[in-house]
Amino acid sequence: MKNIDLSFAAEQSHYKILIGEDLLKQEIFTDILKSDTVFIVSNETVAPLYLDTLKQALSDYRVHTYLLPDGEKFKTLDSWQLLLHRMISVPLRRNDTVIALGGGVIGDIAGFAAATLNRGMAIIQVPTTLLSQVDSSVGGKTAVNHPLGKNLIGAFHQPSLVVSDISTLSSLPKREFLCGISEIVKASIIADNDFFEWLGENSQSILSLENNVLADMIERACRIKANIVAMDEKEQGVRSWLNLGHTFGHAIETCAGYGGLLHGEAVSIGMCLAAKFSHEQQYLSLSDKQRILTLIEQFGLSTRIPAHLKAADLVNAMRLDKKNTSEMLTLVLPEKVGQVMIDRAVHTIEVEQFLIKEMS
Ligand SMILES: NC(=O)c1ccc[n+]([C@@H]2O[C@H](COP(=O)([O-])OP(=O)(O)OC[C@H]3O[C@@H](n4cnc5c(N)ncnc54)[C@H](O)[C@@H]3O)[C@@H](O)[C@H]2O)c1
Ligand SMILES: O=C(O)C(=O)C[C@@H](O)[C@H](O)[C@H](O)COP(=O)(O)O
Ligand SMILES: [Zn+2]
Repeated sequence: MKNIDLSFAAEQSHYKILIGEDLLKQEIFTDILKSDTVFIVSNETVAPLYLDTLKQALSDYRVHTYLLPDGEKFKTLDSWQLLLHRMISVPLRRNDTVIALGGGVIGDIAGFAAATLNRGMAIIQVPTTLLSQVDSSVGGKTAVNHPLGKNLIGAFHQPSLVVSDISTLSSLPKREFLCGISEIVKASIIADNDFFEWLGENSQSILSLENNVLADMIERACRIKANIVAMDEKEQGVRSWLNLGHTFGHAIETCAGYGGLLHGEAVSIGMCLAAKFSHEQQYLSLSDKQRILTLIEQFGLSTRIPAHLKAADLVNAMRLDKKNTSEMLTLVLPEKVGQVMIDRAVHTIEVEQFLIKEMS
């Protein structure tokens, strides 16, 4: 299989996204490191699987490591602070490099630590989940959660390199793999009707982890994300498209308790809700609403809001969403497969009534 060498290029940042098999075994880091010291952040699940391989590729460097406990519930300010203490005690200097080895949780916390220590240090993202390979490792959003809202505390901090070794996906549980599919379906709905069709046609090969198909899929999703972020790195406009399904989804994650539902699961439920709401507002045709719901079901992704959640609580969580620019809610809504719009004037009461109906 060929290795894919994609570039992210925006006004202020520029980096490679390498996608391929057994990349962790190769010496691909040396050109990018600016000192003899690296600091690897990982977790207790991923480290036993891949840390030694990564360390071997860095055998000419001083390697420090810090392992976080596993899970979304540890994506907190406390974890960030403990991580910073460890980095300072090394001590890490500004020209040293942080490496995030793991899924989106590790990438987001390590990224936020790299953004803040010494007012900014280089970070290399080495994503090991499908979700992090197609979404969180690219684009520079870093954050931790607050009890009242997802990713409320964070910074934009682009990586200097992304290394997506698709061999790591062989150890990923199916439930986590499907979370990645959720963000991939999202990318196709936002920007690429042909890719959406391709996903439907190739679902069997994708679910049976055929490496060539996976590599093509990861590349296409990364290109969509990289193109959108390059137009609007700090989310002043079109980058919000990438939040399709997330206004509902983040509220579901917050109300369910972080980790009660996985991010990708909340996003697929959120996309179903966005499609249905958009159809009710007459932005989306019945047939495209149906196509979206059918692809989500075809992959066996989550579609229903957990029954114990309350519409009023979800709307309260949505009020804190970072996209809002007034008392009204901002929603990203599909207009057709391959195109979304941003509605900045959605009444909370309308959303609450919609959710009550959906949950009855
Ligand atoms: N920064 C962004 O742009 C962005 C984009 C999307 C999602 N996110 C964030 O990413 C997080 C979700 O990321 P995620 O889905 O990767 O979850 P995750 O980081 O929690 O990883 C999922 C699980 O898989 C395990 N794991 C990781 N790699 C593995 C491997 N190769 N084999 C076996 N197990 C492995 C992890 O330990 C964890 O238990 C959320 O916090 C979400 O908010 C951020
Ligand atoms: O990169 C983006 O922009 C996204 O919105 C990608 C999302 O999949 C991701 O979950 C992101 O972390 C959400 O950002 P937030 O600003 O809503 O916290
Ligand atoms: Zn997401």
